[in-house]
Amino acid sequence: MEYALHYAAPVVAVVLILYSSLRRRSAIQDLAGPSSPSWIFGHMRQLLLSSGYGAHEFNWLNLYGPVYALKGCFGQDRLMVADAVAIPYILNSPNFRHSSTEDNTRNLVFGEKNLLVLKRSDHRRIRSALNTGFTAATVRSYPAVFKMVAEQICEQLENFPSTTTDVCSLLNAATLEATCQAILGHPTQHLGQEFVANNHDILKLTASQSEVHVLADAIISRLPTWFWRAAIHLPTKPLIVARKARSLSNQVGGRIFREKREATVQGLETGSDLFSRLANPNYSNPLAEEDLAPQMAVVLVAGQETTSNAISFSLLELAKHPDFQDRLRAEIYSALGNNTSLAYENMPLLNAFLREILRLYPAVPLSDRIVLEDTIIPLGESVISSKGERINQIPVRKGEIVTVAIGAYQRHPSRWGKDPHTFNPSRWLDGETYQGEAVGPYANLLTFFGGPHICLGWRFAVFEMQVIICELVGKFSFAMPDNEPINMRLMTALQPIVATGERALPLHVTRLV
Ligand code: HEM
Repeated sequence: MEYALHYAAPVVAVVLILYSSLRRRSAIQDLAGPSSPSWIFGHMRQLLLSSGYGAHEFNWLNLYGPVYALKGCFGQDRLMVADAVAIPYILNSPNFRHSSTEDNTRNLVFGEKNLLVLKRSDHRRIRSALNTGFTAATVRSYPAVFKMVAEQICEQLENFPSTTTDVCSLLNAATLEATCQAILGHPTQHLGQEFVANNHDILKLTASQSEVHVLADAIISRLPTWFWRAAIHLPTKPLIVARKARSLSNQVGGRIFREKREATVQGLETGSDLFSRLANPNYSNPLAEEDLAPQMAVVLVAGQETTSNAISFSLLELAKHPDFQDRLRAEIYSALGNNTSLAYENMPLLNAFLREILRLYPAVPLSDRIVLEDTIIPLGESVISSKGERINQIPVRKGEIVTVAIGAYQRHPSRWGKDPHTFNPSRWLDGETYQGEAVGPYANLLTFFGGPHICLGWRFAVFEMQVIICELVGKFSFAMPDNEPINMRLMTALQPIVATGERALPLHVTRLV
């Protein structure tokens, strides 16, 4: 045995040395970036777990520019990209896809036919059918729904006069209600108590982040898909909730589909909501039950927390800036005049405000992509490598991880002026923002991403925010609570948190008229 080892050890050593010298060095290693504080966590604790989101990341952006190298867990090389040319390239190129953890989680919760994970022609077919509920013309028909939901929020706020109210939970329920009414043509109640309770459980699960989660993600991302298929059967709390979500999504989506189809077959009035249209076999672009049912939960979940957090951050900034709140209220009253409805597109302050909120608080400020084929990422802005060379493009290798840093892109001084971290809606009115080639579907922002999976509901979200904010600000004033610092933290989405780390936004709310 000793004799064999004596000869084998040098052979193994030579093989390893040859392997590492023949293996091409990753171009990511040539980029500048902060030194890694830990082999186990790399920079992931600073990136994902700092008490205020961006505490380290926005500093790295200033130090290294919009493209730099980070370490992930267990020494993994990661490329951080906040460059305005590189991000759209990555989001649109078939050489990148969502990280396997993201796709696998979405499969677990929504099933394998959900829009978020479908690819190419399957994705295009379902997306183009669903899109009929989200065109500019269709979305313009939703104000009655949004107004009704806003009035429900107002009624609830009336019950908490001048006390400190957590607006997050009210808004979460409201945005779910808006999507249910507009897209399914039913109130949330119609989905059944079990679905609503499971929706709460999913929100609770996604409202936590810890070192254990970060490590678990790093390990799980290296596991094969067959492991995920087997994992769904494990009896742990998160998997039980995911399993239930998946089966409820199909059950409830399927039930609603069949109710609507049955009603059409019997010649009954079904309404003009998206599900009624797509379940109608005589419609120009109908979908079968197995295609439409899994999309119900995707659309509901995609539109719920994203929009409710954006409205929460809106109220937070209004509470922090009472002068701006007064000016916005004056614009609402003046636009309202003797009318009963508002022409939202003609309200400059309101729209500058929404843009500023969606710039500072993108729901998904970081999104990992895995490189499918060796490719070269073009840069809009050159960066200096660790060897002092100027670089205009970065070659990346199959299997490497690229993080699309939307939050940092939206705070990069070259696009947003000298005060990119400051809440300053006037930048949208003074022409201080970048006026060149458009990036993203709305206001040169990437909050709604880009590429084939660009947010389907962005017009819906913007209109919903316009209606709800005008209703709330017209009737109530919002002020900061005493001694309750509010921060933002990245859980699954960017959320407002209180000192205990819990998702909440306690505000003083006072009825005005
Ligand atoms: C401020 C509010 C919103 C934000 C910031 C937002 C953001 C996003 C982002 C970043 C994605 C891409 C996800 C990815 O590729 O990983 C996405 C996709 C999606 N969003 Fe939104 N969203 C918002 C509101 C809505 C609303 C109100 C709806 C529907 C009622 C909706 C429906 C969808 C759907 C269905 C997708 C999947 C599209 C696809 O995979 O083709 N979103 N959204």
